[in-house]
Amino acid sequence: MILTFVFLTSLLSYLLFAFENANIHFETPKTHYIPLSLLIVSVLYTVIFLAANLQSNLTPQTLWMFAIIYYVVENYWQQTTSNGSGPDEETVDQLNKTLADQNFEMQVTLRELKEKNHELEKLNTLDALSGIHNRRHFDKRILAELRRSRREQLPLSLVMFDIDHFKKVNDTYGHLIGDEVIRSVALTAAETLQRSTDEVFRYGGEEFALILPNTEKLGAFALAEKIRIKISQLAINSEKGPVSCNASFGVGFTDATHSMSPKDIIGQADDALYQAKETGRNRVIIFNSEENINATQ
Ligand SMILES: Nc1nc2c(ncn2[C@@H]2O[C@H](COP(=O)(O)OP(=O)(O)OP(=O)(O)O)[C@@H](O)[C@H]2O)c(=O)[nH]1
Repeated sequence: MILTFVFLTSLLSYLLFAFENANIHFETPKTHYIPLSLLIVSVLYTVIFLAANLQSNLTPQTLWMFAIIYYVVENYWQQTTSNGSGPDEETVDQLNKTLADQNFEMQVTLRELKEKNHELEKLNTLDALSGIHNRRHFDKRILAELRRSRREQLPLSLVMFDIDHFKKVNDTYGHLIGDEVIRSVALTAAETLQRSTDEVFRYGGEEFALILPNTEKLGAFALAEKIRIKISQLAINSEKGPVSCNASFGVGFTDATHSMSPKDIIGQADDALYQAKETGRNRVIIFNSEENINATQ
């Protein structure tokens, strides 16, 4: 009879654990499955014992005495192993799940934040009107390219160019057409660049810059000349008829034999641009060089 009792209790506990593993959850925590089974079987046994007037060594009194002893020992054991204060297995499982969920949500938010940050950084480098890179980005790139030129002993050219008599365009056709001219000039320059390493920037107002890594001054001159001709062929639509424009260019450069700062090379290109304006506009001038080739109008 005792063996039958132990067998039934074990069977019931096993079934409760099996349900749990099959993902059928009960309100009762897992640690209470064995005591619960013991209680159920004990009650059933007592009812059957009394109802059927069974003759057995295992009387309900003995059974309940063992059950109480079991509860006391079990309780003591639980308290000792969990140090009397820690959360039970069920609570730990729940906490782990909540933590994993929150961690996942945090990862998603972090990824979205990174993407937004990347977009913002990209927007920060662009000029809102023309869509090409802005002055802030130019300042970073010229410094980086000068350092690279020196490190790798490669030439570097910087071209500064400025739309001629732009004030007159604004005054004659209005600022909206002026803006359109700036956009068209920027697009023309961007489309004419040949190497992926070449970059065009809006330096400010109606002034632009080209950074041309690994490019000798004559190469820079040839590219500037191409852009100059294309700009002079533009015809921007306006209510008062097509608007044409010209631009003047100055080329600064370094052959990397000695160190040059952004201020030095910008100064060179600016000087050459000033010469281009002074000597009639719509032309390309190389800084302080014997080969100053003046493009004619
Ligand atoms: N529409 C428009 N005009 C601008 C913008 N930025 C600067 N300008 C104008 O560009 C004009 C530049 O005039 P100036 O510096 O005298 O130069 P310029 O008339 O081109 O004369 P040169 O450079 O000597 O040939 C000014 O009238 C500015 O207001 C812009 O984003 N949009």
